[in-house]
Amino acid sequence: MTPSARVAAAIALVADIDATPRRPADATANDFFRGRRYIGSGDRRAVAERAWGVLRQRLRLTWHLEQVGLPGRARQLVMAHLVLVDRWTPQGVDQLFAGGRFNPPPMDPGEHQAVATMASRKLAMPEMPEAIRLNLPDWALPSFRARFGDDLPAEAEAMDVSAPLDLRVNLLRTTREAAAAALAEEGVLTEPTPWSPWGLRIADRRPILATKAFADGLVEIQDEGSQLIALVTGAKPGMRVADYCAGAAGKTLAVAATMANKGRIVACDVSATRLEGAVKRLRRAGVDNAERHLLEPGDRWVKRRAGQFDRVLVDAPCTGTGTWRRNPDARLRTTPRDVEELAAKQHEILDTTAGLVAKGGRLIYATCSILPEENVAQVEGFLARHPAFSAVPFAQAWGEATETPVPPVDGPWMQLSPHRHGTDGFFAAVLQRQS
Ligand SMILES: C[S@@+](CC[C@H](N)C(=O)[O-])C[C@H]1O[C@@H](n2cnc3c(N)ncnc32)[C@H](O)[C@@H]1O
Repeated sequence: MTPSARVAAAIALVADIDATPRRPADATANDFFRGRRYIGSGDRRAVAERAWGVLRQRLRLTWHLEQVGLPGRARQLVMAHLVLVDRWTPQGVDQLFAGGRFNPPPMDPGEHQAVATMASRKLAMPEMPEAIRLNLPDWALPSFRARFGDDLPAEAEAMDVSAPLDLRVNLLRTTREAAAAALAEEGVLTEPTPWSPWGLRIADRRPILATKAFADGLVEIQDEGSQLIALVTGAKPGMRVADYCAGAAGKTLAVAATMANKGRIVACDVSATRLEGAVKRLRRAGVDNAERHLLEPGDRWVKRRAGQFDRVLVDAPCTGTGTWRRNPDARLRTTPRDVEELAAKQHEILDTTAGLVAKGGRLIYATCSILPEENVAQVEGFLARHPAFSAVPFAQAWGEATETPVPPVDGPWMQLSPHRHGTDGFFAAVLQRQS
């Protein structure tokens, strides 16, 4: 593809994403490329990168387009991205909008003028409203400020950069050193992640799913922060564990490894499709102490298992505000109503799962959210409603699980963030049933 044709394809992809605003952008992108199999892998990456760049900076790009009197549609957003993010010159942009069968139609005089004006400006401008300057939706600013305080600008900036690719080494099959060596033999260079004792970070963007190391179950893709949730769960060989919101078993796999395949782990979820996705992964990883349970309305499973688990992990459904560097479209799709609905669901799940925990056992509540309403407020509410539980400080839970240095946090909770820890934004609270 020529550079112009790539720009035309990026405009078409952004327009498709905009046509289904409630659908995750990667699902729309998969359909887009499936319908255009003639686009090779290099071109596909370039087109997707431009579209993702637009999504990531959309709030600021839209502000700039308003200033120069252009609509914030796909074509104009891509123009603005070219000059404001990639710093193309107006002449260069003019050449890209070349017209003809495969290229975007030529710019009109208004667009020419607007592109020239934007080329003289910076992406983040002092006169922008604060939320836009920080690239945050308006509604989220107070919660982000409450969470990060003076670190907000640095954290917001770290959320603008795309996330690295982290792997979790499967200790049921290998060691971190051996997995790194196996990957290096296949040309994939990695370095140990700073906090997780099982983590490897990929230095370049090599496709990992095609490697033998992945097919053999030596590694799984998992952000370092997610690995740390499994770590503070503190599951040991022989324990009975419930992974209550297991999805496709991302954390079940990690927890099963800490249990050395001994004891029992039940992966529960309300989604049959997600639980189905766990089957292949559990097999590939060599996990044989896990069973799956589909939670259905009126299910008596929770009542029958009352007080039976040493560890109950609640990796709760949440806004995913901690993953905005990975899913930039979510930053535009999430609404205050979502926060309210999810907080109500988290409250309900916490109250339900409290009953599963054995005396002396622990409930681990985790989210990939930044918002205090889904995290600290949720846990404080739970502790007030359930006096039989008390908080285990993060540093203690960490020290019981590993000898490696503990990541710095303020207060008793595990609160991770892109700027401070290089992970997505995560929260975890370890709550012990005393009686
Ligand atoms: C954050 S995701 C879990 C991700 C998973 N633990 C992993 O590591 O890959 C939250 C999960 O909660 C599930 N869920 C939503 N409502 C639920 C409920 N009421 N009870 C149990 N699971 C629920 C969703 O289907 C989703 O799979």
